[in-house]
Amino acid sequence: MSHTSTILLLGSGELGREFVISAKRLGAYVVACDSYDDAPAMQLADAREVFSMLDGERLREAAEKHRPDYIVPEIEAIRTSVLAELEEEGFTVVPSARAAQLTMNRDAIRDLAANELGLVTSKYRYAKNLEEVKAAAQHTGLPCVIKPVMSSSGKGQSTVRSEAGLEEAWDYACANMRGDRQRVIVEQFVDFDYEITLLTVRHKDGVIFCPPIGHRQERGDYQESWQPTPMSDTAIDKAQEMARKVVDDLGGYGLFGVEFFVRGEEVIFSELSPRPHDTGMVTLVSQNLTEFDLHARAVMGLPIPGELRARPAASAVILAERDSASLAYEGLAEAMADGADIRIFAKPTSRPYRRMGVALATAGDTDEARRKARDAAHRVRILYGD
Ligand SMILES: Nc1ncnc2c1ncn2[C@@H]1O[C@H](COP(=O)(O)OP(=O)(O)OP(=O)(O)O)[C@@H](O)[C@H]1O
Ligand SMILES: NCC(=O)N[C@@H]1O[C@H](COP(=O)([O-])[O-])[C@@H](O)[C@H]1O
Ligand SMILES: [Mg+2]
Repeated sequence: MSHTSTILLLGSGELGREFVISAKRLGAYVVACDSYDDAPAMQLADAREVFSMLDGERLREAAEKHRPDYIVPEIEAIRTSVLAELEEEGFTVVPSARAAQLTMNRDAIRDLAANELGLVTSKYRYAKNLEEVKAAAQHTGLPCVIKPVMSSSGKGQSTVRSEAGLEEAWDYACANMRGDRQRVIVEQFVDFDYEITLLTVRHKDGVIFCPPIGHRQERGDYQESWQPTPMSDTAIDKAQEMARKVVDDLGGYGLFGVEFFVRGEEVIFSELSPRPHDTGMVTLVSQNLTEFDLHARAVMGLPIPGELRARPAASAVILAERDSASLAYEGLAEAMADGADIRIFAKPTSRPYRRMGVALATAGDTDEARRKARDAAHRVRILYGD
């Protein structure tokens, strides 16, 4: 069989699943990897490899076996030192091994953004034991947000409002951290007016931005997102300038999800993903080229349009309530009755709050789209067979 390129996808969740669709439309052969079998992206890919992305030996083996044109990380927790070696040896890591390395841990990207690039961030300090957590909270003031340096989707994250809560937050972070470093970031709590994801595409001819995406989070995890979200010219200019600085520094080609908090005209950099972003799933209905299409094009060196537009649209997540390894779904027809669309990720197991699907809707304005997407998400029922 002949393909346009071979892609080794590291992480095979819902974002990878949509990326596989976009890449395969452009003729790619995709090998999907994750730590468990039948992960969402594997179900659609040409081949699969099941191993922990933190297992450097297995990672190298997979690269040597498939000889991919592009190694595309889909999660943070990857043995990135091996990505750096592979890049040295001539493999292409997306967007770059340096980007994967610096964003895997919150401390590396925060230090780069705040210290080297001079971006505005919340006050922060790192800690590796309870004593240091207490000292860090003195520095940031209360409330503060405590997160493991290696985690995503809010895992191990909590907001602490009084000194008495610090110990519990430290224990919670330790119990939920990934990787091998017992280290947290303690951040000043930002009382923002709203927060955005600025999807930023770095491609062979330059850098371009999607209209900003607004989102709402609970427990550090996204619940709904909408696009476009209104921003003053001053605020959008500041966000774009900061996003450009950071993606140019990280280098390589691909789409980045750059997260900001906005308070008045003040724009505060939070973090970024050097790959499609969960809140960007709204682009599945809002943009002609979705964030996954844009990532695939940028990676493969294909043209990106000079302007990216979005029609008013929203996404709302469908979350599981409990653990199960036997799942079924009901209510899709009702959910789609008012024009919304549903994506089911077909994850083989559930756990409390695990994201199992997403509802998508367009409308005359984003408020109406949010209502439609939320209603649709509520109509999908997950059935637990065990
Ligand atoms: N310093 C802060 N002040 C106020 N809210 C915060 C702060 N840090 C995080 N949050 C809230 O928690 C959410 C998740 O935080 P963050 O993006 O750092 O975590 P994450 O685990 O990397 O999430 P994801 O992987 O989904 O992007 C933010 O979008 C925001 O709503
Ligand atoms: N905020 C990052 C994010 O949304 N990542 C997405 O979630 C998957 C893991 O889901 P799981 O924890 O249900 O396996 C990842 O593989 C990626 O698609
Ligand atoms: Mg985030």
